[in-house]
Amino acid sequence: MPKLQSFTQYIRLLARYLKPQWRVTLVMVMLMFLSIVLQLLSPQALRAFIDVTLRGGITGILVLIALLYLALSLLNQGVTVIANYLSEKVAWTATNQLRIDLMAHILSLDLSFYYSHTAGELIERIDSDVDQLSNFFSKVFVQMGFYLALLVGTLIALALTNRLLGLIMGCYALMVLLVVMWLRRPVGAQQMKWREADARFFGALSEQLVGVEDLRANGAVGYVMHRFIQLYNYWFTTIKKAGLTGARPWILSQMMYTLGGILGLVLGAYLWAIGLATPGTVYLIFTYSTLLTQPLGQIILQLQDLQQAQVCIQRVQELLSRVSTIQDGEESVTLRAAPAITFEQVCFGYQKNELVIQDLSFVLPAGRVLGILGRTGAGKSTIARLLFRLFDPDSGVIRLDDRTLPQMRLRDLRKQIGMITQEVQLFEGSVRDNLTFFNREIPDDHILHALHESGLAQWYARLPEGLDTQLSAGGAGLSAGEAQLLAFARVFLNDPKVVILDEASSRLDPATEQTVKRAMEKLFCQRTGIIIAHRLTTIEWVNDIIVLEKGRIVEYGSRSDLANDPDSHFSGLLQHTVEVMNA
Ligand SMILES: Nc1ncnc2c1ncn2[C@@H]1O[C@H](COP(=O)(O)OP(=O)(O)OP(=O)(O)O)[C@@H](O)[C@H]1O
Repeated sequence: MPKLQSFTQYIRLLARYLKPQWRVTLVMVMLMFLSIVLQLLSPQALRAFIDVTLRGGITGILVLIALLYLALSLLNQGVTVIANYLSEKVAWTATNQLRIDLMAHILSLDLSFYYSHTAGELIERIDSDVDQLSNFFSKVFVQMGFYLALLVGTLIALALTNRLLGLIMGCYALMVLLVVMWLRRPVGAQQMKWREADARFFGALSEQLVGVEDLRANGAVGYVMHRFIQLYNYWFTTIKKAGLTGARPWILSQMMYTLGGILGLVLGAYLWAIGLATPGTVYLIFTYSTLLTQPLGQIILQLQDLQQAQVCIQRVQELLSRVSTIQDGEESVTLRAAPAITFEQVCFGYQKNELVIQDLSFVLPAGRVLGILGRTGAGKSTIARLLFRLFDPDSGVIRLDDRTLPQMRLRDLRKQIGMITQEVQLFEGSVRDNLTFFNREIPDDHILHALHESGLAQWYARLPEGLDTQLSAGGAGLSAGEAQLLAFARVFLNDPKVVILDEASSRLDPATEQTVKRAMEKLFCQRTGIIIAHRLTTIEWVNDIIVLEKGRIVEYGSRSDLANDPDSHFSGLLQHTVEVMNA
């Protein structure tokens, strides 16, 4: 049985999502209980019909009873349809709100959370886990109450017919419930494994589908198929086990139904044989005995559902209880046009005791542009992530002008920093939506201006439907250069005060490279900027240079000073590039 603590969790969750629709929920509950009364009344009408017929009763009365039975049945059907409609409505509204809350919560978490969960796994948690809760929101407790009431009502109706009969059938119902509860015990653990296997399987699948281009290019399709079959086998075995364990209470309940029907028939026949029941009463006893199995079966099903819900609620609560390690700042800050950036003895590691940024200190004066160079893995992108507060440093301070980053509201901070990452995320939608992120308040002429500034005017002129032209998911159909320029256009539209460009390492043709360079110069004009460069040509015009090695600054100075110093790393790199080009 779910523990008391779980019950309070259930009630809190129910209250939170059902409160806004309490009126509909109340009507639904009332209709469900009305349907119990109707279900208990219908057999009484049939009993009267049989007994009046056997006594050679008057046709008029028989017709009246038949009409009454028909009316009760029709009314019951109508009430059931409306109650089911309302329960679906309640379930959808509650689960959709929960999905929205989960999505918003996940989006508020920091990057380390995303690094430890695949996209498929998160989809499973937002959608499938919540899906399993639909019955919980709309029915579990109401139906449990409803069927318990039907069970008690049927037992009372049987006891009113004959006390001994009521007692025997009561013992039978209690026995069924106890056995089913006992059988349900191992189901929870299996359900949890099922949900986890689901998340793992779909997580891996989504990862493999997203990386299809790389997988093909590297001839890894065979490996992927092997891994797919391995995961599939695990997934299938887990759900088979959970399914079989979960089916046990159901199999037992089927056996119990038959037993209940037989018991009712035998007892009815016995009461008739000793003259304590009319044929109509025998029919009534049989009908109530089978009617008894309906609430029993439904209670078993609802208990099973509650168990499934319990697993999903645990997973949902676990997700909701995660908090971002990045705490929002309290100051609403508007920075001056191009603020200075200061890193003061900053240390950071993604894992404990593995620093990727070590004692990093530099001051980038207002309006200057800094180029960061270094081997792959030197920690260049990590600097950008720290400045954008995707992570907080383990020690040290980062400032924009005189404000430390944690002082500032995250919203304000990120609004004032434009960040272009190596992989530009484009989604299925119009060019307009890809640039404005669905902000309808941005006028088209601003968007066109941003495209023009980014050097995409000619590209735009070729679009068949202008800003309404649809882009494919992931930017399929766009070149790497075009995708990067679209990212520039996004930044132009936001007009931030600081720009961070983590340059894509893919090669661009000379013409596109020139366009990118021109757009870049405009982008960094009158803004403080950081360019994480993979090509020396990208930083031909920057003011300052940092050369990074294993997270430490090995060289820092103005570009011209470093270029003119024959002993500097930077002039060595320039020399090397010239030699490569001449070779
Ligand atoms: N999410 C992460 N979890 C753990 N380690 C990470 C993570 N991201 C990066 N690293 C490690 O941190 C170090 C610095 O990574 P970073 O991405 O900053 O390097 P980089 O200089 O930008 O490299 P590149 O030029 O290839 O983009 C690398 O050793 C990398 O493996």
